[in-house]
Amino acid sequence: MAVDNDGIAVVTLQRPPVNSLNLDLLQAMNNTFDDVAKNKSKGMILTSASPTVFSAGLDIMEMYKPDPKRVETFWVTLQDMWLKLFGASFPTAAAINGHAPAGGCLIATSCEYRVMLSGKFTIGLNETALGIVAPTWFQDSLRHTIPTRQAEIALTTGKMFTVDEALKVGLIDETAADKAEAIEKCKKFIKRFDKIPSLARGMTKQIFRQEVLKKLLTNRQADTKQFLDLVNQPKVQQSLELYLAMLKQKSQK
Ligand SMILES: CC/C=C\C/C=C\CCC/C=C/CC(=O)SCCNC(=O)CCNC(=O)[C@H](O)C(C)(C)COP(=O)(O)OP(=O)(O)OC[C@H]1O[C@@H](n2cnc3c(N)ncnc32)[C@H](O)[C@@H]1OP(=O)(O)O
Repeated sequence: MAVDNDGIAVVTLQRPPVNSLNLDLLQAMNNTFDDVAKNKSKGMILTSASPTVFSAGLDIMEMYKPDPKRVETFWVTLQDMWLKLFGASFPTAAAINGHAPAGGCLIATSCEYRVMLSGKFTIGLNETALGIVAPTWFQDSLRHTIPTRQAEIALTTGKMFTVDEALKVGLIDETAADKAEAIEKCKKFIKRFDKIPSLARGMTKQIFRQEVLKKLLTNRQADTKQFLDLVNQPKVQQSLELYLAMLKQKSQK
């Protein structure tokens, strides 16, 4: 992860080849978010070092034949990442310079503003298409971004939106021709708060988001148990094996 700082922290996800979210990356993100808060940055922009993938979502290897202690730590660290990002008092934006499926879409929808590169990229919560259920807080992040009816249809169909579709439904706020332009547009969004007192801004954001945050905070243990029960089911392990094989086959073509 690289952080440039000119008052606005630009945090670049850098875990080749596809920025899949494993335990190490999630821990690094959490440390970085804490640093951004401590350094009193004006705001934070999340982007990717890959020219084609913002993030491929959760690292499936963390869930396939998992070590019991590690997979639990993995999930709790993912919850922490979401609580820190969705609940950040500083302004957040995502310069989405590539595909953003599942956990990649979760990161983007946890930010306050999204700029995505025009091109053949897709974004969405595709869990149902994989035969799994997007956790409540994944669903809440989408519902917080696009109208409820569109969110329900997107979640139940596992829809991956093209850039044009994402713009039309409000899943992204703007498009950009390249990464530099996407970052500039995100900076412009964050600079809109230059004349707004930061305490009032931060508290307003937290009040606006508190219901959704509270849901996970009060249900953390149950959420973790639900994930662990699911991930340890033989049928889920079988699906993960097939999905991994499919991804491998596709990447070797
Ligand atoms: C599936 C989980 C099931 C059950 C768990 C139980 C339930 C609770 C969990 C609920 C929440 C889940 C949220 C998630 O985020 S799950 C992950 C969903 N992600 C995806 O479906 C994306 C999969 N990847 C892709 O579609 C493409 O890789 C992508 C479009 C992002 C990029 O395509 P590109 O052509 O550029 O790269 P590839 O050649 O496909 O991939 C390169 C190598 O990376 C490996 N890869 C890709 N994605 C993942 C991943 N998410 N985890 C681990 N590894 C991944 C891919 O296999 C290639 O590997 P090699 O063959 O090079 O070794």
